Amino acid sequence: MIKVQIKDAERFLDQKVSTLQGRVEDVHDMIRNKSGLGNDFLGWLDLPVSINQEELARIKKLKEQYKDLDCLVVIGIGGSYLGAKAGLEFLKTPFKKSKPEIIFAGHHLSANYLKHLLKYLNKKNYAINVISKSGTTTEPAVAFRLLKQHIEEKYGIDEARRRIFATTDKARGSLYQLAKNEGYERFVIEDTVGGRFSVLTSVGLLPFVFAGIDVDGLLNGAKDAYMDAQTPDLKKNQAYLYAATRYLLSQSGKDVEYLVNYEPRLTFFAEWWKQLFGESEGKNHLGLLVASASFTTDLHSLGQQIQDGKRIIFETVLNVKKTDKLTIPWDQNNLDQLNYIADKEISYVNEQAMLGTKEAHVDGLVPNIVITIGKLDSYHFGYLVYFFEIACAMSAYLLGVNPFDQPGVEAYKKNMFRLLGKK
Ligand SMILES: O=P(O)(O)OC[C@H]1O[C@](O)(CO)[C@@H](O)[C@@H]1O
Repeated sequence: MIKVQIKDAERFLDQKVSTLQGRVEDVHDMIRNKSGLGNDFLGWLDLPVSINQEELARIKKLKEQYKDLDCLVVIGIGGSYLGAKAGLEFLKTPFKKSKPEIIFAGHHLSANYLKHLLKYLNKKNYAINVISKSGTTTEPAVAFRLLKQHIEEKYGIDEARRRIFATTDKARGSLYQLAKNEGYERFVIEDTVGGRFSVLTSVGLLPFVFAGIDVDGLLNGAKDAYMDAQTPDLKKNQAYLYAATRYLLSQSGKDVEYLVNYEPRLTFFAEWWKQLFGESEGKNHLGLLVASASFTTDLHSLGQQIQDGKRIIFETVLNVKKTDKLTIPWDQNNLDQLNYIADKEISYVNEQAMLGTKEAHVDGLVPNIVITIGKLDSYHFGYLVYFFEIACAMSAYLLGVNPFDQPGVEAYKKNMFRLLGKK
């Protein structure tokens, strides 16, 4: 389960968060009745209780069929990449090599990265999962063209075709067409599920299954978050409580929300979260600027600015209750002067760092929302995914924007295509 604490945020507001209850109820109804802006894209809403079991079974079968792979190359960008990457980082044991190794590509246009990836794959037994909802995104398309050629040369056309799995639209787009022509194993991203809301579809599930993640646990977490979000009551619905609090903070002059963690495994979760909220709310010249920080690391770089720079920031701290047990050893000489914390657990020291930082930042007029989760396991990953998705829908609707489109992304693409001479 998770807990949202707003007392160190609410004290900076002129009004109690509970005063938004009426509006929250209206938006809740709007989401449920599918009557708000972008309502065609609410297919993710019931995903935790309507997982495509046929696809999940096919994914598990594929994994069984290719159990000796060294690597699975997952090609995708944005919502077709960040959820899987965030999940793998959230759940990985540091320094433990996974088999197959999950390698991501197509999330940038670095020749350096791609060249070395191709070289690396020369000696690896590998397969490809190419993911693109539109099927036309340049970055994954470029990476896939290179990798398709590589895998065909390595295994021959027929075996290559068996080793390429495509996750895309069910009836449209160039990836769909290519996958159909070549006879690749296909998985569907429904029209009603936007990229950044797609992690609980085959977009996330295929990489998760191949990585050996406990997908049932993950889906149980998402399901519990789904059940907990059935009520609009701010006293019970923690996701709405978070959404309403960040909305009021934005209305009270805060422009930047930092998602803060004290566990490096959460760093990529913040990247997923940034796309979710940034692409959903950053439109019509509105929306909080979303940023992230990994503490205590970034306290030694960004800490100064957060404490003492422009007073436009608030923090949402992701606090993990249970971590590994490891105590700081006693040292006879004590030259590093650490004996005052000898025999203490490192997690205890980390917790005191968190409490001390919160106190300092709140004293420095940086409001804090704290979201506490039990531990870094698949259940909590699944829970947080749905928690933030439903919070994002609530938050964007409170702000008055369509949470589900991203018209602004086209501007750079248009210029790039013009510069590249695309007809
Ligand atoms: O899955 P696709 O269609 O390749 O899109 C990838 C990402 O690119 C965007 O469409 C923006 O261009 C995101 O919304 C999306 O998550």
